[in-house]
Amino acid sequence: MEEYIGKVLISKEELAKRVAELGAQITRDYEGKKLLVLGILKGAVPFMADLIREIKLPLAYDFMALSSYGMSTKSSGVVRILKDLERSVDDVHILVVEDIVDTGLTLKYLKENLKARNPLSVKVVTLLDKAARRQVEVYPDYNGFDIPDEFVVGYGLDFNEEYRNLPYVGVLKQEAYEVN
Ligand SMILES: O=P(O)(O)OC[C@H]1O[C@H](OP(=O)(O)OP(=O)(O)O)[C@H](O)[C@@H]1O
Ligand code: HPA
Ligand SMILES: [Mg+2]
Repeated sequence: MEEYIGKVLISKEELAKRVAELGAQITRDYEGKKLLVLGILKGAVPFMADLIREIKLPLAYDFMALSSYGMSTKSSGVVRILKDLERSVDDVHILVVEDIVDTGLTLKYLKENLKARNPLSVKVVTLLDKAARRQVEVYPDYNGFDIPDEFVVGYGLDFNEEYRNLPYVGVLKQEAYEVN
């Protein structure tokens, strides 16, 4: 698997350090608030698993699964809910956990959808922000790393469902696209 990684963009150690910092900041900001951490499947799973253990507060967590409509592209902006929340959210502060904000279309749809359910608040933490590709105005409230316009994999991020289990974030070599 790792023969296809061209370079490591963010090491395991850098990830752990930044996740701890984000957890500490979120702990300060949500003190005394009823918090629901909402992971977006599947990419956010490793980040969320590490992040929740750095949030030193009582919290609940749940997941949603979203899919862009159609086969090839997210850029339609049409997103379907494949798995929804298990309960109503009108008494909680929602913190959405994403692995990456790229075009922003997924997050824009999700924020509007969640706000319509009248939670106490909706904020977003993303591990990675690829702002150069943004198509709509949407900003994460907490961001782990700004990254350049390169396709990244690892720590939850996939190419054709693979590479999610790498412990770091890396960039694929050209050959990886040719064999898949
Ligand atoms: O800003 P955008 O251009 O909308 O892209 C970001 C979204 O794309 C990825 O999800 P994907 O649909 O690949 O699902 P996955 O998490 O299961 O890999 C990622 O996890 C974000 O949810
Ligand atoms: O760079 C990326 N890598 C993996 N999945 C993604 N989804 C949006 N951007 C990316
Ligand atoms: Mg994906």
